[in-house]
Amino acid sequence: MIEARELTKRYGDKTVVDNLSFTVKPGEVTGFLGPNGAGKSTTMRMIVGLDSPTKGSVTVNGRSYAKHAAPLHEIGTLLEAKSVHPGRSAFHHLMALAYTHGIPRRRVDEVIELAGLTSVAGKRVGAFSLGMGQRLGIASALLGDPAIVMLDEPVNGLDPEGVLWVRNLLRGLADEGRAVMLSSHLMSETALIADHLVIVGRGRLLADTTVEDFTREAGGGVKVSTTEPMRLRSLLAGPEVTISSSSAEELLVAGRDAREIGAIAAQHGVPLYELTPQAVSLEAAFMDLTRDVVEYQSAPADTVRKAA
Ligand SMILES: Nc1ncnc2c1ncn2[C@@H]1O[C@H](COP(=O)(O)OP(=O)(O)OP(=O)(O)O)[C@@H](O)[C@H]1O
Repeated sequence: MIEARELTKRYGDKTVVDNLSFTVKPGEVTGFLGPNGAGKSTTMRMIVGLDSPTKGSVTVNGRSYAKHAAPLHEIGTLLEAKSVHPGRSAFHHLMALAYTHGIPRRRVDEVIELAGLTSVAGKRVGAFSLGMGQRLGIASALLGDPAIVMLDEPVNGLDPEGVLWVRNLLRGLADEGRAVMLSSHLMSETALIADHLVIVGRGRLLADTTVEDFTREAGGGVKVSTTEPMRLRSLLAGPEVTISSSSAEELLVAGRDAREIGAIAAQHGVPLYELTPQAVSLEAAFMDLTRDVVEYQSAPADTVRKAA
C-alpha cells in the first residue's frame, strides 16, 4: 500500500506537487494520470525517496521508503531515468541488483524469462532498443517479488505485443494481491489496465475515482455488435440504461459496462462479435478535465497555420 498525505514539492517559487493525498491499494491497478509536467514523476520520485517533500508525507507499506531495510522486497519500480550501466549485460545488471538483497540467481533467470529477455540476456544493455530497455526495467522491478509495483510510463516504446504483455502482467500482479501503480498521460490505454484512477494537473488532485465511474460519467458507452440486436436490447434494458443504434447489428449502450454486457449475452446465448468501450470519448473526458491545467499548451492548429 502507498499512502500519500498532503504531499507537496516546490522548486523555488514553483509548486510542482500541490497538497496531494491518495492511496494505492493492494489487489488493484491504480492509474496515475496527468498531462505532461503534471508532477507524476516527481510524486513517484518522492515515494521512493529520490526527492524529499517540501511538506506532507508518503509511506510505502506503512513507513517511509528509507526506513525499509530491504526496499526491493517492498516496492519494485521502473522510473523514467535510466540508471543502467550501458556496458553491462541484462543478466549482469540484474545479478548486481540481486546481490544487494541476497536474491538467488534462480530469481534472476525467472524475471529474465518473464520479461521475454532470454534471447538477449547476454547482450550489452547499451545496445538495447527502447522497448527492450523497458522490459529490463520491468524485470528489475519484479526481482524482489515486491508487494507493490510502481511503473512510470511502462508502455512507452513498446510494440503492440509488448503493450499487451504489460497489460496482462500488471493485471496478473494485481490479481495476486499486489498494489500496482502506473503513470501515463494516455487515458484510453490506462482505462484498459487500471481499476482506480488518480488524475492530477499542475500537481493538484483533479479526480480520485474508479475507471467504471469515470467511464459512466464520461457517458461514452459501449459499442456492441450482435446478430440478435433486438433480443440483446431487451435483455440489457434497465432504469439507468440507454441504448441507441447506428446500424442494423450495432448498439451503443450507456449505463452498463462491457463486462456486464458480455456476461448477460453469454448467459442468454446471444452471439457478440464486437464489445468495445468507447475510448475516444474517455480521452475527450480526460482532456476536458485537464484542459485548464495543461503545462505545455499547444496552439490550436489554425493559429499555427495562420502564423506560418
Ligand atoms: N529538479 C527540478 N527542478 C525544477 N523543476 C523541476 C524539477 N523536476 C521537475 N521539475 C518541474 O516540475 C514539473 C513536473 O514535472 P514531472 O516530471 O514531475 O511531471 P510529469 O507529470 O511526470 O510529466 P511527464 O508526463 O512529461 O513526464 C515540470 O514543470 C518540471 O519542469
